[in-house]
Amino acid sequence: MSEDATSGPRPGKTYGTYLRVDELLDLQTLSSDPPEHDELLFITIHQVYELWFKQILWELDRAVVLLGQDERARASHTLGRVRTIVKVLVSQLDVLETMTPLEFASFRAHLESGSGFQSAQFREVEFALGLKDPAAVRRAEHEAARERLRRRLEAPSLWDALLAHLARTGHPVGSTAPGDVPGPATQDAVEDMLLRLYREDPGAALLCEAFTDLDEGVQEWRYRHVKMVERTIGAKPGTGGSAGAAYLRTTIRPAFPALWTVRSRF
Ligand code: HEM
Ligand SMILES: N[C@@H](CC(=O)c1ccccc1NC=O)C(=O)O
Repeated sequence: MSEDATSGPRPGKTYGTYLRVDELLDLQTLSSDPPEHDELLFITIHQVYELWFKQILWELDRAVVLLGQDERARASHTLGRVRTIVKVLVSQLDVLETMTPLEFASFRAHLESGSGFQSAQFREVEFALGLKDPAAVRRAEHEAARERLRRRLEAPSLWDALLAHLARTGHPVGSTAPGDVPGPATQDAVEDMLLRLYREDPGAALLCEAFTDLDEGVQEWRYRHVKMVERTIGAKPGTGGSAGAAYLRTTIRPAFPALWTVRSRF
């Protein structure tokens, strides 16, 4: 090395200025005062989640572009990366589960009506996949978030991009009967297309398996979140105004249902 590591700071870009570490470490402000020891873990975990949500949205948008260019292998690769991030998100729950119900109760009141329910980026991820509930736009906490959700409500989802790519590459979704009014593809017609595709086009089938991997990963997260909620607050209602675990159980459903239902027909 030409530079002596002990010669003091060098001008220009450094670890801290490149990654903006000082700003990052300024963002963990506890609501409890005097500070409750366990609140820092709760904030850290959630902030890390939001950073990964940002990365997931970045990658999902890329996957839509790649599918639009019929770059099937690269789209699969990108979805594999998202799937791996989701695995990290699931395993992060282990850290939060080291918090006992009493430790959580020590600062829960400070959360007031705040809830994961209000995570705009989580809803954006759902919209990007194709799980679009227009009511989520109205519920977002501020206008910038509503605007982002409105944009994604109207933009083609990852699922739309898959169907368009498959249609261009020999797998159109046919109408169920002659004279059918054109409209969104019915689940039956999509299943028929997938059934043929899995038998006839192994390359396209692998892409569909990458979609299935991702969908399974998101459902794994939802399931583990429910278990964490049950062990932490039992059957109490949530701070967001829902029934809590009972509500969350109803959200464990696939984003790409046809990829699951078709399996009964092989
Ligand atoms: C001790 C830890 C946690 C508890 C007790 C908890 C509890 C809850 C409850 C009860 C709900 C239902 C909505 C409501 O508040 O009424 C909810 C929703 C939600 N939580 Fe958590 N949560 C915890 C950790 C997390 C973490 C680490 C994340 C990661 C971002 C998260 C993200 C979400 C999301 C996205 C929803 C909305 C789910 C949906 O509507 O499909 N939660 N949580
Ligand atoms: N909904 C949780 C509170 C909670 O977990 C939370 C509160 C504020 C910000 C994020 C949260 N995480 C997930 O819902 C509860 O009812 O205790």
